[in-house]
Amino acid sequence: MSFNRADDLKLKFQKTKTKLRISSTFESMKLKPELLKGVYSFGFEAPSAIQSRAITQIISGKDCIAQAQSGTGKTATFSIGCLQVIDTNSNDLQAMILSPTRELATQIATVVSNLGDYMNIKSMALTGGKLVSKDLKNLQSGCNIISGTPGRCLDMIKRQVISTRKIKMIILDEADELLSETLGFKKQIYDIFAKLPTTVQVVVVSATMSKDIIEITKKFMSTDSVKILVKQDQISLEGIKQYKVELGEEAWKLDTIIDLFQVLTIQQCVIFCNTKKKVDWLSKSLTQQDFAVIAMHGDMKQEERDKIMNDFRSGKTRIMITTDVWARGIDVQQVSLVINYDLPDIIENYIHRIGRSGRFGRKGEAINFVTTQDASTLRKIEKFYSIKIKPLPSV
Ligand SMILES: Nc1ncnc2c1ncn2[C@@H]1O[C@H](COP(=O)(O)OP(=O)(O)OP(=O)(O)O)[C@@H](O)[C@H]1O
Repeated sequence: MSFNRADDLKLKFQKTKTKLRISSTFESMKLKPELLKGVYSFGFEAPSAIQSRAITQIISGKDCIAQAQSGTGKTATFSIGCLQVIDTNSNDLQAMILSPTRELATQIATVVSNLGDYMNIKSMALTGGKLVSKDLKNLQSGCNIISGTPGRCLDMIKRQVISTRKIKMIILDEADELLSETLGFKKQIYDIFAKLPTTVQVVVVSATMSKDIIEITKKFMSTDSVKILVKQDQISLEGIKQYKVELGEEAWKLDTIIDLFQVLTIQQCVIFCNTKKKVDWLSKSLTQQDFAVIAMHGDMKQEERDKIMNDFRSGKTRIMITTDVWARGIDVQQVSLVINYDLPDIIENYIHRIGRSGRFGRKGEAINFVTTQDASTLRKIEKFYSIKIKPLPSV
């Protein structure tokens, strides 16, 4: 494995109020033996920087804000923390993990179930786009941990299909997206909070965390919450090489991507467009040129989305064209290249998009198409993350 743990541990976090304990091994976290076995069976040998800082804080019961670069193991951080505090002798729902997309919620449910493989844990995904009747059936036998999207979880709470009385922990993954004003999740999240015990422990996680978002969290987090935050100029991972291709006009992008495909050797690649319409158009245009590409966006039926995800995860397909539905959290280790066919509208999503490559210390590359009109957006991105995006060397 190419993960450079030394580099990861060097990553700088902002100073915390009280000095944080850093656990350099999973053993030193005093995990339940069956959980520790699950961690090792999953292939983890040693904790990453965020894991060595945040897991024990979560276990201690404190409210936590945990920020760390993309692909550095935040999912396992909160999953291990959560699994450690669950009482598996009970059938009660004790933890709820919320995330913004169905695919991410499902992926997290799989991680929880794998890490908890030796624990007799009852966990499930609860997401939109699936039959409610199926959820009802699955919930009948009890569930300790739910990983879901806010809409479906709230719906199930309102129908009183799930009881929130015994929930001790709520985790907001991609919290800045869940709490943003532009997307529709914020109200649903507040409605869910209103149904939770007042003693609930809150864990908030993301690679990007603005001051505004931290301010919002004060509404539902304790005043002495632990904040593990990354310095703004450390958010962009050095292992992901970032390039730009300057094009005069939009119309040149298609030929440019075709040229790139002819010269680059790609393991797996994700291409981001800003609209569903453009995803469909680009996928059609590249298919007509005999490139084997697949496309995914929010207007597709869930069954179709599931099949596309499975094919991509298994490596059956190698080039994914998509929207920001894929920007956050999705973990496919073989993705070595991200192309921003369009620069993102939301500045935070730049870091999330390029973070689909270079997972856990692997090498990754990001290529940004920049039209004359986009020049100022690119400058904003560079300034925001203190980076310099170089022109792609001619290949
Ligand atoms: N301690 C570890 N040792 C080895 N691999 C690990 C470890 N922790 C996590 N990983 C692997 O690293 C990859 C990235 O982890 P994960 O998806 O949790 O990152 P993340 O920080 O949540 O990313 P994102 O910001 O994109 O949501 C996964 O494939 C995961 O299995």
